[in-house]
Amino acid sequence: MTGKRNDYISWDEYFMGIAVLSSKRSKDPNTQVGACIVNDQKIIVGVGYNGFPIGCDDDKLPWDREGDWCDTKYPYVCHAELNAILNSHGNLHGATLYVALFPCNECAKAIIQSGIKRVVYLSDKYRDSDSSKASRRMFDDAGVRYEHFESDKEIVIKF
Ligand SMILES: Nc1ccn([C@H]2C[C@H](O)[C@@H](COP(=O)(O)O)O2)c(=O)n1
Ligand SMILES: [Zn+2]
Repeated sequence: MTGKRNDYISWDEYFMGIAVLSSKRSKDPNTQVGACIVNDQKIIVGVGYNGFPIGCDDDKLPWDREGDWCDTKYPYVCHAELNAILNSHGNLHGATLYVALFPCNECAKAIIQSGIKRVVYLSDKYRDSDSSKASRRMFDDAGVRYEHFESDKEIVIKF
């Protein structure tokens, strides 16, 4: 056989694959989200997943979705996108964010302010929420492109 193989994964599949792999670190029992930021040189400059802040014991804080707000996970959890931005190094201007779930309005603000210009997302399961509507509105105003990830590939990792 001569020549290079041609069933290699695309850049988008590669970086979304890393976002999905990162989500496997999440301890959230309901929704696991991973994110991967890539600069214009196709270099990964930040990764993250949703979880509680450093030093906050994830066996002690609640993982509930309902009940008194302070007894749910929502006030405590750091979203994958925010963690990827906070973990990043170097300039994010013009960067692309790959994320397993469309960003909420709070992360949308951080994405815009950090200079990220393109968002590629896998799931949009909260598409009709006010938060998603606000994110789209801000992305449109700020000139951040967002696109649904499309692929027919299946990537299996077995250790
Ligand atoms: N774009 C997003 C949206 C949500 N998250 C995190 C926040 C929670 O840990 C979880 C959502 O929980 P659910 O309401 O679906 O039980 O996902 C994120 O990291 N990025
Ligand atoms: Zn968020």
